[in-house]
Amino acid sequence: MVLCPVIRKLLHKRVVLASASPRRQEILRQAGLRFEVVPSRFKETLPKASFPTPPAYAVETAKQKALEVARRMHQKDLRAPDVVIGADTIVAVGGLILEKPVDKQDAYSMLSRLSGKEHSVFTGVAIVHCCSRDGRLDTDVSEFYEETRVQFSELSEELLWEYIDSGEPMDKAGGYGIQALGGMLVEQVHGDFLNVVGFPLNRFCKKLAELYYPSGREDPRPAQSHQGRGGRAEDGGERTQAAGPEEAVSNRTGHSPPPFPTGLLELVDSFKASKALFTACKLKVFDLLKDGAPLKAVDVAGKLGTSACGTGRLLDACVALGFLQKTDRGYSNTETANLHLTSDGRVLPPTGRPRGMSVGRGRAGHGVRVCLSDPLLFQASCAHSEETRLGLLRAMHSLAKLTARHVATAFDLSRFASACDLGGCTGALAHALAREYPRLRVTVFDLPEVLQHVAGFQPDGPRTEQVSFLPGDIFEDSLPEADLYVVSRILRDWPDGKVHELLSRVARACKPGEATASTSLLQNLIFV
Ligand SMILES: Cc1cn([C@@H]2O[C@H](COP(=O)(O)OP(=O)(O)OP(=O)(O)O)[C@@H](O)[C@H]2O)c(=O)[nH]c1=O
Repeated sequence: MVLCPVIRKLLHKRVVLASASPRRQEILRQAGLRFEVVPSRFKETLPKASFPTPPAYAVETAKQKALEVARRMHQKDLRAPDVVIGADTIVAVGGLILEKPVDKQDAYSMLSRLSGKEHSVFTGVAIVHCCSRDGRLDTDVSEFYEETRVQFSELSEELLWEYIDSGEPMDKAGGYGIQALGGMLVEQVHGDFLNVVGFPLNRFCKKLAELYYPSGREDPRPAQSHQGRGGRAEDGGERTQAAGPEEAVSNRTGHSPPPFPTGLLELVDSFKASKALFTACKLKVFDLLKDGAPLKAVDVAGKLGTSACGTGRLLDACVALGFLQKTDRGYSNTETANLHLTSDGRVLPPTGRPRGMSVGRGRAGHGVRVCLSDPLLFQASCAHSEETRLGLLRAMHSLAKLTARHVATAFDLSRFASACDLGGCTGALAHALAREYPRLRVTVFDLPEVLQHVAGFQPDGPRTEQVSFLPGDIFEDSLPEADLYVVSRILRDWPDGKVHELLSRVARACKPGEATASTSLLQNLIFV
């Protein structure tokens, strides 16, 4: 989901994040940005004394990081990305700039300098729009910085060394990570927390809005004129544009371009994205990269028996989707992939073979159906193989596990003593309810052919006697007695008459004062 419309402006551009910082990658990914990661090789050795202020140093370093990547990519394939983002985070205290400590002693002197005091964290950001013309690279640099003030507690020697020995300080400016153990050292934060972590997302979105909607319009179409965006001339044969790439488009045509088909392109893109994901799952890419050292595309291809070129493209697609990360050492899983896309935790059923994306050595992959996870397919799938049915159950189980806790805590259900989860499948939501409400007894009511597989599905946390399973058909059999009926994911897509019939059955089973909890299609709404 893209919360900030301006992020959407970048969805159809080739965006590169010139940073190896996992925190920056995570922040931007969470914001819905799609990008490749190409860590910058720019050495962070600009002479600090030559800058009037610490943030001026951070901004220049961010800019040089981004430009190095833009130039390298342009030289490599004569096609620069559309946008390169660079960032640099520093800690400033008493006029001194602290970057990442070089060793434990350095971390010690940084942290003891910060102890009991307030310091500033500056992140400089450069957004470089690139354009290759006649073999030359044009760049247009927009830059800004954000300041956050952080107050540290007095730190004892013992705490300092314990923290340093945790290893956390070593890859972090100022020698601490506010988002992890380092949070314990912090008394107060004034300003944007994410700026301390490594990327000022809020200012970044505002900057994008300034660039893409210069007169404050919310119209997502290209602007007619960008004022005040002039970049500086770059050396080495580059020219900076006074206008962004979109402006060039509208200048060429001479009149307003037709509305940009954002929705259509998003649909097309999401289709491609699903194909890439299914293909990677089917090939067990995420299993291969789980918990191991990073692998190069050619090594992944060697292990999977696929072509190196196609595999490279597939892996890059997975990087852009946020399921893999790429560094000089190769590809590795992101946390999301480790949690949800390996065979043991997969939210996608393993059935079917993806069409449309082939990385095989021979002919393109053949068109076997890909089953999307949908509980309603279970009954239809009874006509299919046991493997198909189990695949669907697995998908339903994993999806339910993902959302169960959120559903269980969306409302205070503590007044209920018993609940019945109609069509509760493997009991993932039932167990989450039982965990949240220790006095609640939950009956999972579902088809016998579903319940016979329950033992093979582990809920999050231990099984509990609070949860029991009762085989039955919600349309045929009488519903078990309960104070609360949960109708989760089973109302979708049915004809009105069927939905009405089911809800009437539930209403008849309810005693006065009881309730029905219905989770929406996305399992994040619950009505009590
Ligand atoms: C204060 C603080 C910093 N950081 C990290 O410190 C690195 C700064 O170094 P950088 O030079 O800006 O970035 P890098 O990690 O070297 O990556 P790159 O962009 O490739 O230079 C970045 O990682 C930040 O997240 C945290 O994770 N938490 C914090 O509380």
